Parts: sequence; structure tokens; C-alpha cells
Amino acid sequence: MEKECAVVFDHVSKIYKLKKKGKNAGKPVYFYALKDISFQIPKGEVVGVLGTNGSGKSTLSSILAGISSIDSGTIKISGEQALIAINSGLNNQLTGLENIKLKGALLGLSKKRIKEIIDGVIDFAELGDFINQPVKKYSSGMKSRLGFAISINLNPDIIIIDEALSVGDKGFAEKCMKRMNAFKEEGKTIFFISHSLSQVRRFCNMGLWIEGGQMMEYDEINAVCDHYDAYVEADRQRSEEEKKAFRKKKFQKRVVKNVKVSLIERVLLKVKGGK
Ligand SMILES: Nc1ncnc2c1ncn2[C@@H]1O[C@H](COP(=O)(O)OP(=O)(O)OP(=O)(O)O)[C@@H](O)[C@H]1O
Repeated sequence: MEKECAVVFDHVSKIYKLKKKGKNAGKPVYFYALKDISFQIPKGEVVGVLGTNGSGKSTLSSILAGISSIDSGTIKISGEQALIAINSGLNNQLTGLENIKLKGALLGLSKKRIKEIIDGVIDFAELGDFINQPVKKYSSGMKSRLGFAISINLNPDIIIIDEALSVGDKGFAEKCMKRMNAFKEEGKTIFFISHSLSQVRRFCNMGLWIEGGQMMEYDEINAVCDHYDAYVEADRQRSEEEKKAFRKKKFQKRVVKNVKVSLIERVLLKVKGGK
């Protein structure tokens, strides 16, 4: 029998607008942050998401987490998701404790459940008295601790980790990995975005490689890591000029042709002096 799917992407695209400088200022370029992405992830899969800088991994993670919308295609997600990212939506003005309460309230959790989560977060994050300080006074590592602790205590079915472990200290990163391994044992679906191939090889069983906003491969983790590694190495061998030309060509492939600009946008462009 086929395993039930946790996430299905069917021809998903996400478009961003790039404002140009110079003589073409005011005439925006639209480009695909993600272009025609399709995959099916069975429940319980641990997926390493790979791709060079700007390839679309964080865009994918915020779409997976339900934070970002898409411009075309369809998505099916079964289960609750939690995003664990460096900048995972903490409110800087509120204290750590207030952030936990806010997150719980936004999710419509009961007072009893929020109380349990508070205890769990305080215990895991080990922030001491800082839990009563505004988050703006936290270091990036402390924010990462709080964000991670909140997300895991919500006990989600689908966990998306976007480079979040790279800012914590070694001790905390090890503790997080231990918890992630426990989630893996429990059969949770995990997306693990990392530039560390050794970490990805160790932790994940499948690999999803995105390059220039397009899907390159979804396969067994070691095969995907080998192919990605070869791609990065080939880029490393290029001269600076070749690299420049390669990147230009790669970006051209992302440009959206025949964009329908809305009336409002045309008026705004006219006001700003564009055509
Ligand atoms: N809000 C935004 N508005 C316009 N462009 C954006 C926005 N967010 C991301 N982008 C662009 O979309 C593309 C994909 O970005 P994304 O952050 O998803 O890449 P990434 O693979 O996570 O990169 P990295 O490994 O550097 O973190 C990049 O070209 C980026 O500049």
C-alpha cells in the first residue's frame, strides 16, 4: 500500500518583483523565486533541502509553513506545521514569555495547553531570567533557542528547520539534534534546510534539490548530495568571468515573460515616472 502523503506540491510557482535602478528604474522585473515545483512527500520522510544561495529554499520553507502565498499551482498539506528558522516571527517588543503566550493564543490553544507549553519552552530554551526580557535584548543565538523551543513544544506533525541550528552554540545544537532525532523516531515529517552536507547526509533519508528556483532532483539523500556536490564543485572551477556569465544566464531563466501588470500597478508606475 502507498504511504499517505504529508505534503504535495503540484506545479507550484512563486513570483517576486525586483525594482530596477538606473534608466529602467520604475520598470520592475518579475522573477520566479520558485518555478513549477512538483513533489510528493510521504508522511514520516526526513527531507534535506539543498540549493546554492538564493535558489529558493527559504521561499519554499515559508510556503510550507503557510506564511507565504503562491502565485500558481496547488499545495496539499496534512497535519500541523511548525517553522523553525533564524528569523521565526518572534515579536521583538514582547518578552520571551509573552511571545510564547502570543503564539499559543494565535493558534487558539487552551490556557492549560499554553501553560504546559510555557513550562516546556522555559525548560528547553534555558534562557533563565531573560525569558522576562524583551526579545530585542536577545542575541541571535538566544532568539534561535526561544524559536526552536516554541516550535518543538507545539508538537507539530510537519517540522521545517531553516538553517536554525547554525546560530546556536554547540551544546544547544546537539540538544536540538537529539530532539529532532526523537521526532524522526516518532515518524514526524521533517524538512531540513542546511548548507552542511555532512549534517544533511547524517540526518535525512531523502533529498530535495532546488536550483535557480527550479526543481533539480528529489531522490535518496546520498545520491542528491553527490549530484549537488558535483554541481557546486563545477561552479568552483569556473573563472570569475565564467561565474558571472553563468549567473546571468541562470537569472534570465527566472525572469517572468508576458507579465500582466494590474491597473493599480500601472497607475503607481506612472506616478513614479515609469512606463
Ligand atoms: N520578499 C522578497 N522580495 C523579493 N525577492 C525576494 C524576497 N525574498 C526572497 N527573494 C529572492 O528570491 C530568491 C530566493 O530567495 P530564498 O531566500 O528563498 O533563497 P535561499 O535558497 O533560501 O537562499 P540562501 O541559501 O542564501 O538563504 C532570491 O533571489 C531572493 O533574493
